Amino acid sequence: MATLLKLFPTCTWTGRLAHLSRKGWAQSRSGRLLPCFPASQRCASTTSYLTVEMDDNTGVAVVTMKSPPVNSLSLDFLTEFSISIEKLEMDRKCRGVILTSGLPKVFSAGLDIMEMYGKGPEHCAEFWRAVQEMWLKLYGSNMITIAAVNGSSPAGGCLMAMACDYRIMADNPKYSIGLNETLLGIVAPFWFKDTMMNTIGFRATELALQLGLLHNAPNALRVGLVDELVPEKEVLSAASTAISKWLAIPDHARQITKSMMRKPTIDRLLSHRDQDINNFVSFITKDSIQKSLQVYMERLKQRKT
Ligand SMILES: CCCCCCCC/C=C\C/C=C/C(=O)SCCNC(=O)CCNC(=O)[C@H](O)C(C)(C)COP(=O)(O)OP(=O)(O)OC[C@H]1O[C@@H](n2cnc3c(N)ncnc32)[C@H](O)[C@@H]1OP(=O)(O)O
Repeated sequence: MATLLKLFPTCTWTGRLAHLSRKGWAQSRSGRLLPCFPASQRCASTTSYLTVEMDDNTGVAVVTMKSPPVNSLSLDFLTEFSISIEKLEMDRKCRGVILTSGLPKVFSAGLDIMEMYGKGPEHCAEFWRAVQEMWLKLYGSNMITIAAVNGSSPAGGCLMAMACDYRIMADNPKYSIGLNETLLGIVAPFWFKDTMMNTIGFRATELALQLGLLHNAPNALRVGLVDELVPEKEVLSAASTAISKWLAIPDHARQITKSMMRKPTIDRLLSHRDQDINNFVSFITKDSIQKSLQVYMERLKQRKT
């Protein structure tokens, strides 16, 4: 077992690991002893904010976000998230990802407002590059990506869900999803807008963005922001059922089709990436915008009292 932990320091093997005996080892061609797992092994790795559970049998990884209290997307969270998606992308066994939240009531509260409030230009630039990277990794992924939206998902949380191929939301009218940036006195960047337009069309996006609409679950389904509503307890199992349909499609055909649909939107950001960072930094560091963020945060905290 000690050797196993040395070989896979970041990996916790579940399933029948406890029963691994000497008989569970095989010798590689170079003579190294390697663990020999039964076909249905699951491997779970946990970072500070995420748990990634890979099922070698299905080729599906469940990525669970767990950054209390609300899975806000901080610089550290985004960095970890992009690294995890990159690792799965490079894992030939991984064909699909289900993205979900391990916290009650919230999928993700969107960008961490404290990363944009009272911070200098250098920090803001680094943060924005990490936001771009998260979206580029997810929207441009070759894997099948399913968002199991088991709670509210405003702004950056909605972007994350929209970047996936398919969205299943908990049928709870208390949960909402949408790009509500204007309510904070800020503006959804062009690639947030493009992602939404690609999902629900021009007119619905125009209304949603200007009004900062947060759709409750039934409205989100009606407008096409999510693809299915299911009872809250069934979100993850519905995501597994949905992904099995996608897995039945040959990867190369699905991937080329996905790229054909998404590449122009991705290329638009890639060719304006630095300019987008500069725009963000000069916008977010304006006194008037900082004041809007401060007022919004105060209101958020006052809701409790
Ligand atoms: C000319 C063009 C230039 C272009 C420039 C582009 C600029 C674009 C800039 C940015 C784009 C921004 C994208 C974003 O994602 S901004 C974030 C928007 N998010 C929200 O509005 C969500 C706010 N949160 C909520 O609505 C709720 O918290 C909730 C529904 C998610 C959960 O509700 P509940 O369970 O009741 O929890 P609380 O409200 O009590 O929150 C707990 C705790 O967490 C704090 N918090 C909540 N959300 C955030 C957040 N996004 N960032 C940081 N902190 C957050 C909240 O304040 C509470 O804190 P506490 O009082 O200290 O406990």
